[in-house]
Amino acid sequence: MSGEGRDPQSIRKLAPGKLVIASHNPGKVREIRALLEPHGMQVVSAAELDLPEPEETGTTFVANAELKALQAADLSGLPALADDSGLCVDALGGDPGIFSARWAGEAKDFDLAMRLVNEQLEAKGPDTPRDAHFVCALALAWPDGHVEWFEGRVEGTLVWPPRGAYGFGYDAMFVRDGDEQSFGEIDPDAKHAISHRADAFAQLVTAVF
Ligand SMILES: O=P(O)(O)OP(=O)(O)OP(=O)(O)OC[C@H]1O[C@@H](n2cnc3c(O)ncnc32)[C@H](O)[C@@H]1O
Ligand SMILES: [Mg+2]
Repeated sequence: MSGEGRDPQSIRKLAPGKLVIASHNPGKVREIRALLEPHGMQVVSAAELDLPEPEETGTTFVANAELKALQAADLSGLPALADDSGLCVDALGGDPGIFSARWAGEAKDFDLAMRLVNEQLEAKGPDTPRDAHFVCALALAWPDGHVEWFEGRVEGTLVWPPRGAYGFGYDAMFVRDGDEQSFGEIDPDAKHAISHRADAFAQLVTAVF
């Protein structure tokens, strides 16, 4: 999705070395580490550097990813990669979307967030389509303020009750189109190959390494 209209020659390359993962979500940090380590990057997390969690004031996934990456690059003096992602449900007009983390409340309770999504779908009637997609925007920022961004997605359907203990967030209620198992039931390596994050990473890897 991203990169359209951008000249591949003009995309800044990432030199091997230290890279900050500008995320405070341990599930994401785990996935991003696994996706980056094969490319020779030394990954440090925002938590390890004690970086603050910025307020996500953007109105798009890309804008939020950019603000998180820019803040971490500025404070650390290192290139920084941020991920802003979420679940978009067609019948709910794209909600929870950029508010996916916020639907889980202060306690980051995703059993609650998944229940809210399901209740809102059920309130729309029994024949309401359960189509949804995950979006992942990645922003890579340098301390001089340069940013590259990429956006990936994966289409699927929401099931109820949630299934499986792998993954995080809304994984247990999401079944990718063509699959039988939810993202909560497939092991992490399998998810890395097919998820919205995998899609965005494939674009990033092609462009910046
Ligand atoms: O902002 P950071 O610190 O990275 O961590 P966060 O958890 O707040 O992350 P977001 O602001 O991007 O919110 C996205 C939410 O969408 C959900 N989400 C994103 N990717 C997901 C995935 O692969 N599987 C399940 N849920 C996902 C998850 O619950 C996240 O908390
Ligand atoms: Mg967040």
